[in-house]
Amino acid sequence: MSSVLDLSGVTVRRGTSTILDSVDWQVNEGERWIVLGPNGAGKTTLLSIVSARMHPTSGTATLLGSTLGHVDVFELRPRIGLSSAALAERLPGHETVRDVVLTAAYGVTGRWQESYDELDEQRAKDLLAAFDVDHLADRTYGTLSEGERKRVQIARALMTDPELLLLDEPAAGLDLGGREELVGALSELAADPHSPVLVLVTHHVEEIPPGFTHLLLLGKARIQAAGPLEEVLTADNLSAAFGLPLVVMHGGGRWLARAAR
Ligand SMILES: Nc1ncnc2c1ncn2[C@@H]1O[C@H](COP(=O)(O)OP(=O)(O)OP(=O)(O)O)[C@@H](O)[C@H]1O
Repeated sequence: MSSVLDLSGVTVRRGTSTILDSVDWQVNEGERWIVLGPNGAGKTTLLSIVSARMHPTSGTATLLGSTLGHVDVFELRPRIGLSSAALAERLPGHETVRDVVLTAAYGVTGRWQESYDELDEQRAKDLLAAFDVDHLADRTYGTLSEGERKRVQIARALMTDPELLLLDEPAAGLDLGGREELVGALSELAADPHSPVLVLVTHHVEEIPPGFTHLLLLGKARIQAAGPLEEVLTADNLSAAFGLPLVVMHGGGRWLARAAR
């Protein structure tokens, strides 16, 4: 099994703060990972490293076989799909939903003079259908609900047929119905053997879609535990990462956590 991500001793420092401290993490083909941790643990920073948008201060990060610092990141980035709130803010509200997905083929936001072939058009259509937003293809992106936007963002992140898909808090800001629809769509994505390797960042165990296989639990800047989901997602590990006594429940493929009393 080949390694998709291989982080060794990855440390990120800013001024006197250590934001990531000696992170060792290996992700292999076929795996679906959750990265879970409290606010400020370093999850977004970790995603910046594994999306080739930040270099570690020390340690080595090898992404899809290429080590940061020894590779042209502009060649690496199209192989890694990323969906995050920061990227979503750059999507023009007046663009049609179809073009929001299509323009990812050129790594741009906003259609201009690029020409797209029929295969691109078909792929954008198929991705919108896979996330149940194909009926919105002619609408402008700015008119969509938050839940619809999230699904369009993930379709866009898949447009380049990436080998690795990174999702930073995809359910943030969704109501219960929107969250459940998204969890269902991500569960289907996880079950599809043609899907890329998936890494989903969240604060909430309730947002873990069925079918995800592994968990990296991040405490303050450090890995609390990492490995197969059912082994790692224990009350002890979660309590240590979040700094309060918690109980964890599991049923029907879903997870629930609450304060221990
Ligand atoms: N450029 C920077 N300079 C100093 N501190 C930073 C910088 N960037 C991030 N931090 C700090 O690093 C810590 C980790 O930030 P990061 O955004 O990675 O955490 P996170 O786990 O994604 O948090 P959240 O769940 O709240 O989004 C935070 O305390 C943040 O304030």
